[in-house]
Amino acid sequence: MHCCASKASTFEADDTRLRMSEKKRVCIVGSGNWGSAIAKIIGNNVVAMSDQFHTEVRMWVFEEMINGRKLTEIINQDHENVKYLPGIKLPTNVVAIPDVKESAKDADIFVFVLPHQFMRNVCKQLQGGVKPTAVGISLIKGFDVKEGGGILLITTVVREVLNIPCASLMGANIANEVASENYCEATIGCKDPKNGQLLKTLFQTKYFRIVISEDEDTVEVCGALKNIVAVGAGFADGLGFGDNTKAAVIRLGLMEMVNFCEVFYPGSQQATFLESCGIADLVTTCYGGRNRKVAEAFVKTGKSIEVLENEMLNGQKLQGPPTAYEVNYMLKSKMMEDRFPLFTAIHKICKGELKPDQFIECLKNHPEHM
Ligand SMILES: NC(=O)C1=CN([C@@H]2O[C@H](COP(=O)(O)OP(=O)(O)OC[C@H]3O[C@@H](n4cnc5c(N)ncnc54)[C@H](O)[C@@H]3O)[C@@H](O)[C@H]2O)C=CC1
Ligand SMILES: O=C(CO)COP(=O)(O)O
Repeated sequence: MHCCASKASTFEADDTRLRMSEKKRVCIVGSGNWGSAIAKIIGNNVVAMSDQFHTEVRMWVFEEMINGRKLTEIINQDHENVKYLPGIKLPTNVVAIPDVKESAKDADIFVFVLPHQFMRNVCKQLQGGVKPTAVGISLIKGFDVKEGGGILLITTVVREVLNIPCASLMGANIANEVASENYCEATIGCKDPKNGQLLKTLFQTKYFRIVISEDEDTVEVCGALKNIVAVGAGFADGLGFGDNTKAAVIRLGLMEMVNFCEVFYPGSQQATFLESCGIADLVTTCYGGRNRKVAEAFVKTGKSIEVLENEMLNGQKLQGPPTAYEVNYMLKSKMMEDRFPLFTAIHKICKGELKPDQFIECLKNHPEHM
C-alpha cells in the first residue's frame, strides 16, 4: 500500500508539474481605454479556465500620477483604471506593473494593446526579454512607419523585433461598451489554427464573440484603415450633411480599404470585409468612436486635431489622423493618391492643407463612379 501510495503521489506531482508547465501566463502590454476593458475580459477568463492559464495577469501600465497617487497603485489597490476606464472594476487578479520587462517575465501570451505610435519603442524595451515559445496578439489599430517611408503591420514589428508569432484581434469594439458587457463580436486574424484556438479561448465570453480568420493581413489592415474613414465620417457630421452623405463616405471608405488591401496585401479576401473587423467596425467607429467625435469638433470649432485630442480625450489617443498621415506618405511615394481620394482628402484636411468644406468636392470624381 505504501509503495502504491508513493507511486500515486509521484504521478500526481508529475501530472501537476505537467499541467503547471502547460498553463499559459498572460501579459497585457497596455492599459488604456481598450487595454483596461480587455484586462477585465482576460482577468475573468483565466480564473474560469485556471487549468489552462495562470490566474495572475500582469498588465504593463505606463506609469503616471493621478491626484498624487501612482496609477499602478490605484489599479492594484482599488482595481479600477480611474483615468482610462473609470467606473469599471477590474478583476483583482489583474496586476498593474510599471516596468514592461518585469511584466513580460515568463509570459507565454503577449496582448499588445496601446496606441500604435508607442508600439515600436515598447517592443524595443521588450527585446531579449520574451520567451522564444511565446505568442503575441495585437489589438492595436494602426501601422508602424518604415525608415524611408512605407508602412509596416504592427504584427510584423512584433515578429521582427521579438521573434515570436503574432496574431491580431480587430472588431466593432468600442471599449466602454465592451466593458459594460454589451454583446459584440471580434475577429482574430491568425493563420496557425492551434494559436488561433488558444487565443479565441483566452478572449471569448458569452457577450464577446470571436470569429477566427486566416486572412491575417486583411484583418489587421481593416482595423487601421477604418479609423481614417471614421475621421471622414466626423467631417461629414461636422459639415451637417446628414445620413446619406455619411453613408456614401462610409461606403467609399470601405471601397478604398478593399482596394488598398488588393494593391498592398495580395491574397486579401473580400469575405474578410464582412467580418466584424471590416464593415461592423467601420459602422461602430463612424457612429460611436473617438475619431468621429473629434473630427466633428474639428470642423465645428476650427481648433487643431492636437488641441481637440487633449481637450476632449483626457489622455486617450486618436489613431485616425496619424494613420492617415502614414498611409498618405506611402501613397504619395507611390504616386497613388488619386486612387484613394478619400484617404488623401482626410489626411490633407487634418493637416490644414485643405479646408473641411472642400471634403465632398474631393469625392465628386471618385474612381468608384468612373
Ligand atoms: N478605445 C477603444 O474603444 C478601442 C481602441 N482600440 C485600439 O487599441 C489601441 C489602444 O487604445 P486604448 O487602449 O484605447 O488607448 P488610449 O487611447 O486610452 O490611450 C491611452 C494609453 O496610452 C498610454 N500612453 C500614453 N503615452 C504613452 C507613451 N509615451 N508610451 C506608452 N504608452 C503611452 C497611456 O498610458 C494609456 O494607457 C489603439 O490602437 C486603439 O485604436 C481598439 C478597439 C477599441
Ligand atoms: O476601434 C474602435 C471601435 O472598434 C474605437 O474607435 P475610436 O478609436 O475611434 O474610438
